[in-house]
Amino acid sequence: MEDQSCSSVEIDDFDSYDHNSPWALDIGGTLIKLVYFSREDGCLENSFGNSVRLEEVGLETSSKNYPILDGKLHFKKFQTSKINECLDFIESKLLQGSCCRHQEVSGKKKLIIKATGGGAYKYADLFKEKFGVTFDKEDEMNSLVSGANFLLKAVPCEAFTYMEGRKDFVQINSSDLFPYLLVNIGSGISMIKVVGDGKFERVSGTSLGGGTLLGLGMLLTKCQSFDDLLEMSHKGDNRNIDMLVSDIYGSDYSKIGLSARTIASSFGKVIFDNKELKDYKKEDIARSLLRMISNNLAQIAYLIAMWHGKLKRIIFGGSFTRSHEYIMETISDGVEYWSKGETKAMFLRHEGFLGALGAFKSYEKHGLGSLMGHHLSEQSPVASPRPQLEQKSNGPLLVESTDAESVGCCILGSDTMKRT
Ligand SMILES: Nc1ncnc2c1ncn2[C@@H]1O[C@H](COP(=O)(O)OP(=O)(O)O)[C@@H](O)[C@H]1O
Ligand SMILES: CC(C)(COP(=O)(O)O)[C@@H](O)C(=O)NCCC(=O)O
Repeated sequence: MEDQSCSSVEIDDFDSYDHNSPWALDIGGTLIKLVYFSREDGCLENSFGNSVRLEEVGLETSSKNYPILDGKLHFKKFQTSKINECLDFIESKLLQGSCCRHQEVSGKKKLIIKATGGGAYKYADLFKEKFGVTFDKEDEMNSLVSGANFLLKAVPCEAFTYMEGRKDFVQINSSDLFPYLLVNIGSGISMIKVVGDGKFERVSGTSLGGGTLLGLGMLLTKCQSFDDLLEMSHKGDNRNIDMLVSDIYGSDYSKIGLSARTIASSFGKVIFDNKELKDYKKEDIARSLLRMISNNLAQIAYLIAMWHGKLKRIIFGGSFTRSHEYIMETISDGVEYWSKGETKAMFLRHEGFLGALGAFKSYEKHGLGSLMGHHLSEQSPVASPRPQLEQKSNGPLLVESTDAESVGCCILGSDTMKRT
């Protein structure tokens, strides 16, 4: 048992903590996702690293006498198996006085972090013992949906399709967003039919998810990490492992719509090879595994979307895709193939942070104010990705599109924060 007493952080002056520095954690089976807000006084950075006054982008520093807290929303990931790295990071921020918010509970000030995912339950005592931090738990499915809805409504250049090596951004009109199927590919996979804000049903799930790819990959290729596995898969050829229709028919089977190149049986070629694991190229195994898991989940997602009211939009979240082109391409091809071109897979730039963002958003319930942001990509002639508008949106665009590690944003104060 780890001795936590020597590394606990002393918090002498709760009032010195900025109660507007909210943090949220999503502690999953494989990864911990952290979203936190840092203030940047009076100005924020646009996509190109220039400082921009809030007034320049049409936002008053004080709107209707409510404060606007401008700054950045940061996104960080840690391995759940290396939770100490996450604890160290939080500790360093606590020491700087820039982590957590305090909340008055029965006359006492408590340090609170919003937390979701299984680890919000499993590790609650660890955080309490180490830092005196209390997890304010948010339901995982609710958080995923809230995070996805927020990104889809507020962040331009967030959703995109990926086909034939082309990424096309899609700006979905808020009034035309629902219903959609959210497929969260984490360690396992949850499929959620979303019909409105806070209105959803987890309609299905499968244990053949990201954890399966990584677990099998580690066993079969001895890769050390997910990145290793992806790297290997780039160089591999699954046809050395998978049995194709042409391997069985000698040609295509066009009568039932199967091309010669279609995988008839994942890993099926191995049966006749009479080889040992070491005789296969690990790159080929990685490629074959990646196709197997991605094809399978694309097919299940499509069937579930059809089963639950012919949902036209299937949006894939979770850290699995990691904007990895081959994964997205395979999922897109799967959805295209099974839907006979009627449905397109959609992906999100902040795909892994839906749960953490949703938990973060839930601070709004406690009067923190609304998370907003600024769309600053118009500021430079250097084009940031332009959304392919399904329908032009009229309202203010809310969140700056930048890299995936941080986005400029602001928190628009609520009644409880009203200036006098
Ligand atoms: N750096 C990484 N380390 C481990 N797995 C990763 C990494 N990046 C992406 N993945 C993939 O994403 C999955 C975890 O996705 P995530 O949405 O974070 O799920 P969870 O909430 O269960 O941790 C892993 O199982 C793996 O397939
Ligand atoms: C249990 C979970 C919700 C946990 O979420 P995760 O940490 O995998 O993101 C998820 O792994 C899941 O939905 N698994 C599939 C279980 C099933 O429906 O068979």
